[in-house]
Amino acid sequence: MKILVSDDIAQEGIDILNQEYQVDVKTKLSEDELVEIIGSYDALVVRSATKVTAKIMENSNLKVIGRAGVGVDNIDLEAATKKGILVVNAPEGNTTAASEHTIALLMALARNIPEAVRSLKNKVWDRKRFMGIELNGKTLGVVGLGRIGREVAKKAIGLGMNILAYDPYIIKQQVENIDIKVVDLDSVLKEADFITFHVPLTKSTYHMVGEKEFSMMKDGVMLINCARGGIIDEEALYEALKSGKVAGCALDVFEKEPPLESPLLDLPNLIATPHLGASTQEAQVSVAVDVAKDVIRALKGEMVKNPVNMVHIRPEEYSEIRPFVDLAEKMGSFYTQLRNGRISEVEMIYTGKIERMDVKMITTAGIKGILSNILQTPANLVNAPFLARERGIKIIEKKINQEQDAPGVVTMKVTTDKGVGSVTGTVQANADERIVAVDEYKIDLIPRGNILLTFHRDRPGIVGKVGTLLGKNDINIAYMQLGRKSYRGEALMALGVDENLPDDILSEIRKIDGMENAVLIKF
Ligand SMILES: NC(=O)c1ccc[n+]([C@@H]2O[C@H](COP(=O)([O-])OP(=O)(O)OC[C@H]3O[C@@H](n4cnc5c(N)ncnc54)[C@H](O)[C@@H]3O)[C@@H](O)[C@H]2O)c1
Ligand SMILES: O=C(O)CC[C@@H](O)C(=O)O
Repeated sequence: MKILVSDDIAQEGIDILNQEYQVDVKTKLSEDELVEIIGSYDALVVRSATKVTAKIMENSNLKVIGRAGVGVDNIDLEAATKKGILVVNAPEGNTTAASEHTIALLMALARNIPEAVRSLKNKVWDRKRFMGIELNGKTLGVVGLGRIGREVAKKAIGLGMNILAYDPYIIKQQVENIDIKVVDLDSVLKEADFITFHVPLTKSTYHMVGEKEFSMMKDGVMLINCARGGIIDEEALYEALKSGKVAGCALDVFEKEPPLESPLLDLPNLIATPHLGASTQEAQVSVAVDVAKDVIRALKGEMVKNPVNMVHIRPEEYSEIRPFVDLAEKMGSFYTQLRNGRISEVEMIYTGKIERMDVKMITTAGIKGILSNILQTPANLVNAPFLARERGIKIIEKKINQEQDAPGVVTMKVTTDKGVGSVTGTVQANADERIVAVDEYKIDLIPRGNILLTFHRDRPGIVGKVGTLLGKNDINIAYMQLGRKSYRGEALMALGVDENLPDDILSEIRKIDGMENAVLIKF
């Protein structure tokens, strides 16, 4: 396995990667240069400088892209997901650094520090021009109450500020121990003396502050954006700073980085740093180490800690869920080897102890199993929901409440243009996977090796004829299971066979009188 590191990350992260795999560090590559070399790598590790485009991913064999930091707006997530490339990030390591930088910018704004420094270095002793304002008692608007927003709020409370915050997605418990008032965006805009932004750049946050929002703000408001360029409309900001409506603004991030052509840089009431929010030694070591560990986990097929485009399971739950993930994938594969038809819906029904867990990954594994037999594109836990959606397959998850310790049972009900069928499985002690029903037939199959399934009429002689045919062709039967709907009615037989079953023998089995269908399932 080979890993390409295409931005500067801390050596501590590279050392971790190097202990397991070959690592090449090649920075400042153009898109075309990356396209040219990416084919020989299994993993790519970036910070924010490398733009990981669909073109770069298109002909790559990448299994994972690691982002040493929080924001993944430099990675085309849709293209990665479509291609089944797992994206992981390191969201925790730079929270302190970014929140401290925000507070530094807040103070620099309030006390005119950059301009005062510049003036004195130009040998001018001007104390009148740089009269500041105090933070104590002022209102800070915090837009986005995630990791960094909350940390900024706590630090600002320590400075005696009152906090008004806006985050429509916040969970109450996350902020109940912080002395802040959560309000709507308009209230933040109208009432705050300072406003700081800590949201990701998304369709809903792009230009969330423009001409209209500036007009709602207090005269002389001060703004800080240490999150992402594009959240504040830079043209409107230029006008608001020029007119004095906004007395001062501190930007660490810009719509286009580096912003060397931006007229904003010429304004004296604009403070700017070159995307330094995460640039502390501590944060850089932390994010590089975190992302390196996750990239290795991904390459080894282990559960990662910080997936961006795949469902996340807490490590404590993963060991319990894992056997069901494997089982569901086999059930999906079992189903599409057994039946065909245009699938319109897959319903995953959970009962017993599994019902109390986060089953999203099990559902995704079931879909992966289903798609693995019908699509050219290899399905995995990253792209399976996307591929299913693309094919118009509706996925339903249902949990049925049962007594506390009933064994976990998963039923996969598949609707196609040819009807509805199902397969049911469970996991016994020691992670022993079993398929326990196909449609209404109760069976007990270990999903392993080759299994011959026959659908036939329950009548004397059929089982013997199949056995004789297999014996004549030197095919050993490992075990046999029988199920029937009624006496002499429709029946199912499952035979575990030790050898492969050639197509001509399968055709002969299908010709046996009373036989409706015979299918070889391979695991
Ligand atoms: N300047 C830097 O170097 C630097 C360093 C680290 C992080 N960042 C950036 O800081 C931002 C915050 O990072 P984080 O780690 O706190 O992320 P986070 O995911 O923990 O928090 C983001 C918060 O924004 C909220 N949010 C999303 N859409 C919103 C909307 N439309 N309106 C209001 N709130 C909304 C979410 O509910 C969430 O609580 C990100 O943009 C990240 O890329 C910048
Ligand atoms: O890599 C950096 O220095 C910036 C990282 C920061 O913007 C982030 O989103 O984590």
